[in-house]
Formats: sequence, C-alpha cells, structure tokens
Amino acid sequence: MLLVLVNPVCGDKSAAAFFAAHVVPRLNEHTAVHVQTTSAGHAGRVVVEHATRPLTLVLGSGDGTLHDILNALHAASITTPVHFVLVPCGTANALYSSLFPPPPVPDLAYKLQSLHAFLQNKATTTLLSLATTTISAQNAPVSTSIASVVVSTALHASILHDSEALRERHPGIERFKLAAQQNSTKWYNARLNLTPSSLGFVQIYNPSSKSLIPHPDSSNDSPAVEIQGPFAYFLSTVNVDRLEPAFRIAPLARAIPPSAPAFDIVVLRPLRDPTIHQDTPDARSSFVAKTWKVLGGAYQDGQHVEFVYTEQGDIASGVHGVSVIEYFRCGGWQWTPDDADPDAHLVCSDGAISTIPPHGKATAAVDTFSHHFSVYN
Ligand SMILES: Nc1ncnc2c1ncn2[C@@H]1O[C@H](COP(=O)(O)OP(=O)(O)OP(=O)(O)O)[C@@H](O)[C@H]1O
Repeated sequence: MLLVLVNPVCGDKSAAAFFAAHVVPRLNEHTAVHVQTTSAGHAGRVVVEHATRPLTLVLGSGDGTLHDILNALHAASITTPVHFVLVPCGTANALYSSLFPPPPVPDLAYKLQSLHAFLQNKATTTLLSLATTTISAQNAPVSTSIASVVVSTALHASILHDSEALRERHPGIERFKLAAQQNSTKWYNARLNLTPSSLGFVQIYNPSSKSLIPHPDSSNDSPAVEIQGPFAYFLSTVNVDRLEPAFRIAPLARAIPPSAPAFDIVVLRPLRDPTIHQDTPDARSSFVAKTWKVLGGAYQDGQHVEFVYTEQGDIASGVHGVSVIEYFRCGGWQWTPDDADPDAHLVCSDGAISTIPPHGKATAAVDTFSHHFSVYN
C-alpha cells in the first residue's frame, strides 16, 4: 500500500504546502492514505499501524522523523518491507543529500528525485544499513536506538543537544553553527574501543596512499583497537557521506564505498597536535581554530581527511605528516566516558540525544543482517 506522511513542523515548516503544490498532484493515479503528523512520535505509530503488508512510504520530513519511524518499526518487531520515497523537507536532510548529492543551486526537480524514481516505476532501491546503539549502566542496558545516519558523542552530540533550544529562532542549518560556537573549547574525556567489520579488522585512512588500510593495532588475533582521549570530535555514520548538503564529514563513505555494512568514523584528538602536550585551558583555547579548520574542511568537499600537521603544528595537506583526524572504518564501537566529565556522557543517534548514566557506556554496532528498509533512488 501507499502511505503519504508529512511532518508539518520540520525544517522551515513548509512541508504541507510543498506536498499540496508538488507531490500530491503527481500521485494522482495512485490510491494512497494521506496523514500529517500531529506530534513527535505520531509518525512511528502511523507507520506501524499500516505496515501489516509491504508498504511504500512517501515521507515529507527530515532525518529525525525517519529515525522515529525506524525505531517504532524496530520496537514493534515489524519485518515487513518498507520502501521509502524521501522528499527532503527537514533542516539538514542528511540521508537525502547523501543519496542525491545536491547541485550548486537545488531546484524543484532536485527535491523530487526519489519521488521521480518511484513514479518512473524503476526498481532501483537502496537498502539501508542500520546501526544499533545501546546505552548501559554498569553493563545493564537501559536503552537501545536504531540509526540510519549518524551516532556521535563529543562536540557533535553537544551541538545537536544545544541546537534544539535554538530551533524556533533559527529554523535553518545556522543553528548548528551557533551551537558549535557555544561548545568550541570543550574536550571530552573517554576511552574508545573499535571493533572490526566483517573484513575481520579495523581500517584507517592513510592520506599518503589515499586508501583505507588495516589499522596497525588490528590483527587477526586481536582485531579490536583501543583509543584514549581526550577527544574534540567523535562521530560515526552509516549510509551517508554528509550531514548537511555541503557538510561532507565522512567523504570516503561515497569515495571508497564499503563492501559490506560498516561505520565510517571521524575522530579528532587534540593531543595528536605536535604543539599540544597536555589538556590545559590555554591548550583548549589554542586548539579551537584547528577544530574549525577541520570542520571547514568538511565544507570543502571533505578535504579534512587529507589534513596533516607540519612540525610547527600548522595544518597542511599534500605533504607528509601526522594526520589531523583519524578516519576509521569498522563494525562497531564502545564509548566509555570518564565519570568526572559530564559533557562526555551525551550520545546523539540521528539527532535524538541520550545521556550515559554514571559508570555507564554506549555501544554501537552496524547490523550485519538486512532490515528490509530501502529508499527509492
Ligand atoms: N506534528 C509534529 N509536532 C511536533 N513535532 C513533530 C511532529 N511531527 C514530527 N515531529 C518531530 O519533529 C522532529 C523534527 O523532525 P525532522 O527531524 O524530520 O526535521 P528537522 O529536524 O527539521 O530535519 P533534520 O533532522 O533533517 O535536520 C522529529 O524528531 C519528530 O519526532
């Protein structure tokens, strides 16, 4: 069956008008059930109710509503295939802009590409990889969530946490930049453990060879890799190479696609900077410009993956040196925050924020089995 579902409050709140003008008229030959959400959580309930048989879902929203739907289907143990026709109406639209990299000036046809694929009756759908994140307190799980875009901690989770309070006054992506400024001097104390993908080892990007290579600490006997903080940035993605149309934070997800479901992970650790030897207030202040330079590189088509430190601690590319970020590909990770660092306890799963309890941790894994959720492209 065909369900047309619109979140009228996502993005700049124009989704309902956009559907009335451009989507509903194009569906005129199709019999469909039309629903506008009335509250957070409503989308998930509607889809679960209609997923008693294979479903095609024309969804006017951003990534958050999709997240609600996937989690509701998962919680209800629904395994019926769901084919999504995505119409990007949210703020960031990370999944849409990754599947359909935007032209310099996106036009109406750009926003209707998934719909167009569906209407052309092309059997081209992309299966979504999903990541399961479990928050635990002293080894007892307290919550689980499913993500189709991003799971993060550190600066990215702080930004998503604080940007919600700015949504009313700043409906566009500028609220993420404002929230980033509020958090720019924070470092996050935690231990990170990476677990291998189905390849059997953890990979790391080498800017010199421009390839993903086995991590030197990941062997057949001992494939997991442990990484000590402090961290400025930690983010893992599935399905996407960008979190906004121009913010290509995980470019290798598209440039060197994984052969099987895997996380692409971006880590920024200030103590890799040859001019920073310990965590002090001065060191944190002096590192702010480097954090912005890295995030600026993501806005330059993902250039940050090529950045290395010169001996003087400047950031350069095209020369030999210690890579500024560490870019990993792996099957899962575990983040154990330092109990004395409350900021390190935030976890973002597709924009939804959770807090790791004291003595707790977050564990995330890309599911190796298919969930039967796909997107028309
Ligand atoms: N009618 C509604 N009233 C209030 N909240 C809603 C309603 N429908 C859905 N929501 C909630 O709105 C939130 C934001 O939606 P969504 O993420 O789709 O848009 P966005 O945040 O603008 O875009 P993006 O996630 O791409 O940045 C979701 O978490 C969803 O639960």
